[in-house]
This record gives sequence, structure tokens and C-alpha cells, in this order.
Amino acid sequence: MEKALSPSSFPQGTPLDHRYQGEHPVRTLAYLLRPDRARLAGAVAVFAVRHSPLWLLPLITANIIDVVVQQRPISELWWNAAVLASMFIVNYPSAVVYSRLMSTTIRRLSTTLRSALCRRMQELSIGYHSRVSSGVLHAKVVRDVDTIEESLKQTAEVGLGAVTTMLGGLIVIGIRAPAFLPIFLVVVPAAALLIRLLRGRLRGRNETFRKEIEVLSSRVTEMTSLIHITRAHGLENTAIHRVDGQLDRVRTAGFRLDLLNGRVSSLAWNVLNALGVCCLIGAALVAYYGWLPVTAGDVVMLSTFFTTLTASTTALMGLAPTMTRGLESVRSIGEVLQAPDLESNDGKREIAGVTGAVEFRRVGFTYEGSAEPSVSDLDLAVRPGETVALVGPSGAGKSTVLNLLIGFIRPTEGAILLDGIDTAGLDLRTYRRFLSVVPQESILFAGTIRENVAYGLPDEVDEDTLRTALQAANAWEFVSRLPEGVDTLVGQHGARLSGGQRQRLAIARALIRDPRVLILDEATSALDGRSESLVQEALGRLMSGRTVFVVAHRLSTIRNADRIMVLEGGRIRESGTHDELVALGGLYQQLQPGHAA
Ligand SMILES: Nc1ncnc2c1ncn2[C@@H]1O[C@H](COP(=O)(O)OP(=O)(O)OP(=O)(O)O)[C@@H](O)[C@H]1O
Repeated sequence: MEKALSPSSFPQGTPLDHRYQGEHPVRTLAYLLRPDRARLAGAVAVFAVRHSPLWLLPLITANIIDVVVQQRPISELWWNAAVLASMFIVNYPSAVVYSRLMSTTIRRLSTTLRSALCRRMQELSIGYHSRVSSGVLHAKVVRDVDTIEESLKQTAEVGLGAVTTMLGGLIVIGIRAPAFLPIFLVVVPAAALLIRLLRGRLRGRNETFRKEIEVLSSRVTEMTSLIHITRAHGLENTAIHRVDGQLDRVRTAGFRLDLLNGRVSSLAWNVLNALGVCCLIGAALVAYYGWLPVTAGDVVMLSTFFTTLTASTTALMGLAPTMTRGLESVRSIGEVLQAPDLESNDGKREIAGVTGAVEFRRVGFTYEGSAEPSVSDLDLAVRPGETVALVGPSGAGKSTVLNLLIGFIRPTEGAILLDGIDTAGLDLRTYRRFLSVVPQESILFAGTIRENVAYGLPDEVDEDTLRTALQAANAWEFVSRLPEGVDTLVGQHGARLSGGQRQRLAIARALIRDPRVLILDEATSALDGRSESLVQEALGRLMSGRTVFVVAHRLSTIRNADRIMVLEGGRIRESGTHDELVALGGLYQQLQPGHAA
């Protein structure tokens, strides 16, 4: 069973942590497959048995022909028939065992990779997540791992098939007609190369087709994300026209690819079989004139082997792109697994309680690559239970201060102290248990109201606690009227909730955690009348008795704050209560709505 995760047992030491240091992807794969090496060896052995008809059948056919042509004892026919029968008897069970062994190995590997990626994403800093789009990370977890899985499966199936056929075939030829071995070793690769060259043209067309599909995919994504704007402006036809144009290109590229595919496949088949016939005639001539000791059975065997060995060599060469794709995906996953941008908490002090005293000591913060600091010389001591409103023009540094408080970013100058302890030395995950953040956009995930409100709480929440939180958040009234109450599904495919209702659920989510420190990023757009007052009332309850930092837009929040900090250019320009700042007649006064600048 999975161990419950406490900060101290937070996933460390995923299988790739210690090992993956950007080495060649083949080594990464070898490392990942190590725990399954016995299983893999078993799979290879079983595969050779399962695949034996392909390289043994020509030999047995040759034996049977020789029994007939040379009038050898009939018992030899029965012996050969018995070998043939036993091959078929073991074929089915060995196929089942092979699938089982291989599938266990490959599925375990993809689960390990996906789990390592998800864990690493939870450890990477918020800075990393704001730089790397979620779509890219999503593609790594889903598509790249899928590509690795597919590439391993194909390499195993096709590669093992080709290698066992080639080895088996060459051994049989080496024993039965050794004089032909050097000829095979030269002619078979040459024939395979010829067929590969013929197919080479397909690659270019494949590439064109794939690119057109990628453009289509981005056009569709663009269309769906713009759908509100498109519909609001009556631009449906323009949007459809854009997609239609691309659909046409995909159709043309697909059609050309299919035509070429048909021509190339037929040409390759003809070349392969023509070469096979040449081999048959050549071997027949050798036997007929007695240039080498070759029986009639050998003639048939050699010509069959020529075709199967050439096909195997071609298949092996054709694996290269699949393997390259798989290795590229391993590398792409490695980029995330070795990204150094981690939030470092390991070994830092864990805290069991917070009273809520927060102090900024000459805090400065400069974003990486920025010339100017976004916050400078910030000095601020906040008592437990105090409400501090941050106001200021756009770009003043308000969000940066909130992110510093959450610990998403660390001060580049000075220190932030929590209850007198420098947060630089704290395991922030333990501190954040006493922290709630209510963002501007209330984010609900696909689940019930109960799950959304109780998200992340360690224990099951009882009905009373849930109801009290919803009541205090002014959400009970609408939740209790929903057909399934707290068990109603919300989120992407759930009940439709208004903006105000979503905000009140977000407030309930914060309330139920009973935080000591609350971080509030108020929505810039106010709701209408009743909904707005319900949200304000709920916020009032949420804020009371806690240390609150709020990026404030509502006049009521600002008026009720114990202190207002007016930021500009990353510095505190003014601070005080609403009345004091109005009396001051400075920047705060200018920021008031309706003020003529
Ligand atoms: N990730 C980042 N990298 C570089 N600079 C950034 C980054 N985020 C913000 N900044 C810069 O830092 C400054 C402060 O930004 P911040 O988002 O904190 O302002 P704000 O007061 O919250 O603005 P708004 O009210 O518009 O949200 C701005 O000049 C902004 O351009």
C-alpha cells in the first residue's frame, strides 16, 4: 500500500532522482529496466521459442522434401512432423507468457516515469511552472511516456523477431549449407538496403503529413480557446474557414502519402520476391550441376531463408525512427526530471503551529533576468490578527509581495520572519498548512462540492464542520437547494455556478482550513448587488481573527483594513488607515475611483 505523505516523507528518492544526470537516454532506459532484467531475459527466451517456426520451418520443409526425393526412411518424416507439432503446441502458451512478461516490464516502466514526473512537478518551484507551460508538461506525462511505451513494444516485438530469425536462419544455413553463408552475409544486407532506399521516399511524405496534422491540432486548439470571442463577434464562418483550409491540406497530404505508400509497398514486395526467385534459381543451378553438395530440400530452404532474412534485416533497419522517437521522448522527460529549479525544503525546520506574526525586514526581490527589482526595501511588521491591504497601480509589486509571503519566491534581499523565525530556514510545506490563499479566480476541480471544499484536509470532514463552513461562507443557502446538496458535482462537467457562488465556495475552502495567515487576491471586477454583499459578508467572517494580507480592490475591504500599504515601483509609498491616507492627499488619494488626476 502507498504510504501516506507527510512533509517529512514527501516523495524523495523516486527511482530517477539519484541517477538521472542527463546521461545518454539509452543508459537511462537501461537503468529503468534494471529491476526487471530477469523478467526481460525470460521474455527473450520465451520469444525465441515462440518465434521458432519462422527459422525452423524452412529446415523441416527441406528435410521432408529430402525424405521424398531421396526416398529416405519414412521414420524421418514422422520425426520432423513431431518437431513441427511440438513447435505449434508451445506457440500459444509461449505467446501468452511473453505478453505477460513484456507487458509487466513496459507498464511498470511507464508508471514509474509518470509517477516520477508528477512528483517532480510538485517539487519544482512556482517560477519553473510559470516559465514552462502546463500543456508542455501535460504532453510529457501523457504523450512522451506513451511514445516510449510504444517504441519499446515495437522494438521488442519487431527487433526480437528479426534478430531471432536472423540468428536462427544463419545457424541453420551454417550447418546445412555452409558454403552459402558468406553469400548470404553479403547479399542479404545489400538487398535489405535496396528495399530501404525504395522506402526512403516515404519518410519525406510522412513528415509532411505529420506537420500538417500538427498544424491542424493547433488550429483546433486555437478555435476552441477563442470560441467565446468568435461567437460573441459572429465570426463563426471565419473560424470554420481557417480550419477548413487546413483540413484540405491534411486531406491532400494524406492522399499523396497513401498513393506513395501503395506504390512503394508493391515495388518493395516485387523486388524482394524477384530477388528470392533469383536465389531459388541460383541454388537450383548449383544443385543441378553439382557445383556444391546441395540437396533439393536445401534449394527450397535457401530460397525461403533469403526472403525471410532480407525481410528481417529490412524490419530491423526500419526500427531506427521508432527507436529515435522513443529515445527523444526519454530525453524530453529527462529535461523535467533533471530541472534544477526545485523548491528546497528538505532538512529544514518543520513547525507545528503559527500565531501569525509576520515581519518583512528590508525585503527586496528581483526576478531572474530583470534589471530592476520588483520589490525593494520592504519593511513591515504585522501583528497576529491584523489585516493589511496592499494597494497600488498596476505593476506596483502587489502580487510579488503575495508570492513572497506564500514562499513561491524567496527574497533576494532581506528576510521574511514568521513568528520571529526566518522563513529561509523553514520547511515551507509545514508553514503552508496554516496558510490559506483565496485567489482572484476561484478554481474548482471536477468533483463534488464536499471534495472541493475539503480539498487537501488530512482527515475526513464531518457534516457539521462542512455545513458550518458553508454557512459562514454564505454558500449554504444555494448549496442546500442543489439537487444533491454537498454531493453535487461541480467543475468542468458539473453544476453551473455563478461567479459569486464560486467565490463563496473558495471562501468556504479557506474557512474550513481555519488558517492563521490568510492571503487574499481580490477579484478586480465586483459582482452585482446581492451577490457582492454575500461575498463581502463571507470575506468579513473569513478575515476576522486572522493575519490577513489582501490585494484589495473593494472599497469596503480597504476601509476595514487595519493598515493600508500603498505600493508603487516596488516600494511602500504611503501607509496608514483609509482616513489618514485620504487626509494625506497623496498617491492613495489619486488612486481613489473618480479622482481626477
Ligand atoms: N515572472 C516575472 N518575471 C519578471 N518580471 C516580473 C515577473 N512578474 C512580475 N514582474 C514584474 O514585477 C513588477 C511587479 O509585478 P506585480 O505582478 O507584482 O505587480 P502588481 O502590483 O501585482 O500588478 P497588477 O495589479 O497589474 O497585478 C512588474 O514590473 C512586473 O513587470
